[in-house]
Amino acid sequence: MSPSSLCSLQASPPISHALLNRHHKPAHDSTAGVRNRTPYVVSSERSSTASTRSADDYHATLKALNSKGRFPRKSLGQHYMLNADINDQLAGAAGVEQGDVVLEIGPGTGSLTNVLLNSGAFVLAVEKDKHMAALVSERFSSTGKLKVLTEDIVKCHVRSHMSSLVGSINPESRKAKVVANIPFNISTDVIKLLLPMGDIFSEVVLLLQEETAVRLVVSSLRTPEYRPVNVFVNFYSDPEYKLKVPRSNFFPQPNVDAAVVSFKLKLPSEYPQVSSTKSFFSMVNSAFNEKRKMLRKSLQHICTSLEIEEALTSIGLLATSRPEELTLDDFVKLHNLIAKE
Ligand SMILES: C[S@@+](CC[C@H](N)C(=O)[O-])C[C@H]1O[C@@H](n2cnc3c(N)ncnc32)[C@H](O)[C@@H]1O
Repeated sequence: MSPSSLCSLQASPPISHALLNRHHKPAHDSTAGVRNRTPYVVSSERSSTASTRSADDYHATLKALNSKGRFPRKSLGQHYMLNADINDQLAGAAGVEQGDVVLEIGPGTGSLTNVLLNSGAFVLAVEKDKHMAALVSERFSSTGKLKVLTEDIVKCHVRSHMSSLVGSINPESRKAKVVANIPFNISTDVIKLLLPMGDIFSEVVLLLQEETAVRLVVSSLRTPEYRPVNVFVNFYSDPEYKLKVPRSNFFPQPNVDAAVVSFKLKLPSEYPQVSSTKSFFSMVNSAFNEKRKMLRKSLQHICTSLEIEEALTSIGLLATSRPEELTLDDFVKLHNLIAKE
């Protein structure tokens, strides 16, 4: 499916009237009365809409940041979402409902957290910036349904935090979900961390840089974009490109557009059968290391060229195949024929 054929959500600068008229008033929100130290100035044009704006629009985001004297930090990818419709779409893509346990990465000022809590979920939020962690904790302290960890998600023991939470919050073991607007620079790390957790999460819905979203989900065989990460994503999940999110929806505006992607995680029993995932992904990486090389050359460290040619032809492929010509299924079959334990 081409991303150009998919719908996109626009917020015409600064924010569309349709949005301003939404009256998205959260049930639990204690930021309304925060003191304004004004490192940012709210323009008169924007403030004229004050009576109709939604809770997490431009004004509320500035107010929340000002209350802690914070400026968005580029190094932490702090581009805050100003469009409540997109937060609704993120939660909707994961089917978040009453009783769910949701992992949110980087809650920031809490605009998405607000939507998740209002959907009835318990939220575990992992935020690297201690100031934002404090802000979001205070904002939703009255709900009793938010736990904030001031940690780097990449170094976080997600599995142990989630296992205790899913067990204690929902003993019927409904699986948890991930819904997050993450900094673009940690996308690959987050995907590598979370997709193999199909025993814990049923859905991972992320707002990613659009280019990354296309590369992960739409890249197909025989294209220069096809990479080991595509084999990885398809090994652990069924990915879907949901919608494009233009850069005008963020504050501060990034230099690139974004997109919502959902990864429906496979259960461990549904993963392709390989003797060892480590040796499987090591073979896939070696195959792509020298992409223009035929597999019978690039995989010679595993077995002889002749054995590789025989394996390829026995699964219906040309003996001269290159990595970009193999599907996930082809790689699995090839691995199972040539990998030595
Ligand atoms: C793109 S902003 C999104 C904020 C908020 N969720 C929103 O939609 O407005 C990314 C957030 O992730 C946080 N962050 C950055 N790096 C992180 C990391 N390694 N682990 C956890 N949080 C991180 C930032 O401090 C920031 O709050």
